[in-house]
Amino acid sequence: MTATKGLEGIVATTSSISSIIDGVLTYRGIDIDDLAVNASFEEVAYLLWYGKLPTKPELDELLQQLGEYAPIPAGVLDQLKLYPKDANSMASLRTAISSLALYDESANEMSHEANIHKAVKLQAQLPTVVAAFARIREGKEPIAPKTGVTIAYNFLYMLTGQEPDEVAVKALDQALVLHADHELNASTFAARVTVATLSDIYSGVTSAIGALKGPLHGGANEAVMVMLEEIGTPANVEAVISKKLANKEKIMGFGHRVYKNGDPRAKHLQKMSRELGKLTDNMDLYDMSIKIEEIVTGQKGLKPNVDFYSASVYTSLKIPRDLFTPIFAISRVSGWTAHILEQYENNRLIRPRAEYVGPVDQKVTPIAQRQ
Ligand SMILES: CC(=O)SCCNC(=O)CCNC(=O)[C@H](O)C(C)(C)COP(=O)(O)OP(=O)(O)OC[C@H]1O[C@@H](n2cnc3c(N)ncnc32)[C@H](O)[C@@H]1OP(=O)(O)O
Ligand SMILES: O=C([O-])CC(=O)C(=O)O
Repeated sequence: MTATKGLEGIVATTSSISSIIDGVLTYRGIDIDDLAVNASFEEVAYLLWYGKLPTKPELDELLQQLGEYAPIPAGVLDQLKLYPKDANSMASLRTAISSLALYDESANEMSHEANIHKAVKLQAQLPTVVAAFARIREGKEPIAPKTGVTIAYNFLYMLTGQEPDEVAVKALDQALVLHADHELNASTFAARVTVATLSDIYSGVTSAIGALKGPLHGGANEAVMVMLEEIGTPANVEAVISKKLANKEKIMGFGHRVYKNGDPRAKHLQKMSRELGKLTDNMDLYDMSIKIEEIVTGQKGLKPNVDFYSASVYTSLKIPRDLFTPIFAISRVSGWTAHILEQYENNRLIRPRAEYVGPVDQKVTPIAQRQ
């Protein structure tokens, strides 16, 4: 038995949800470039769960369900008020989503109908949890979700209490489409491993949030913003990035386990970053990002991934830095739950082996003689 570090190149499951073939990403066989410009996030979530794009009545029904399920239980809101004001946003989200299960009587029901209902409910409630957390820590009252609006609209509304403008809603909606699913990424794998024990969907999503939090995965979007803030202005890019590269530091938002010739999602976010920069009359973040890309791609051959330009996009939308990864979760919960449903449909316990490299033939030394 020989281990493959990080399971690189190991095909661990079959799936018919999303594919990455020759650098092209598809959801249910539809190119992400097509979906990014021609589908809303709700249409994409439906596509991931049900395997086809919704008809107009099906989409209307989903929007209605999402609105109906969006309020979160009072017990979860009360808990959010008890979290420390400086609590980590992803740790708070992980805890709150785990606690949603305590208020769902169907949490442990395992029929497909019960699980798809819970998938839609989790999708509806996750944005409400993130927005409530963001307001409560600032000493503000959470804002109840609206019905009859999209998730992008509702999230921005619940965050600020103001009707969001059309450009912001469209940008966030497109970002959600781009982040919705990505084959067997680390958080989706974590979700599938968890539910393959026949544990419940809330446990699967809680595991996934824990995995997404790390800076090598979803946490990279926040880390990109930390780097942009450290750089401060386009004139400083060359000095800061060259120093980081010379010190062999990783440049956040670059590189990918699967894409070696570039992440197809990054160009859409780059375009959005430029457009929002122009609209807000502040091109600094975009200009810095472009310069970083020139240097990192030029010197290391590494291309930006989905997390790189999303940092400047979300900042232009006036979203606080530590909500970037929770927003990733707002989108990816559609993919996680689709994978969880697929895992249940054709389940087998996921239990690989480890190559043992520790000592052998050891004996118990009496405690008094141990050093
Ligand atoms: C949504 C997402 O999860 S997208 C990924 C988000 N994560 C990031 O942006 C964090 C920065 N990037 C990385 O850490 C990596 O590129 C990963 C984790 C995404 C992929 O990792 P792996 O496939 O395991 O590549 P690994 O980390 O082994 O890197 C291979 C080589 O490229 C280098 N490298 C990879 N990414 C970077 C980077 N961002 N900056 C500098 N060097 C890098 C490594 O140092 C390593 O060099 P070495 O062979 O000289 O030691
Ligand atoms: O697939 C991966 O390894 C990471 C990624 O890009 C994603 O989850 O969107």
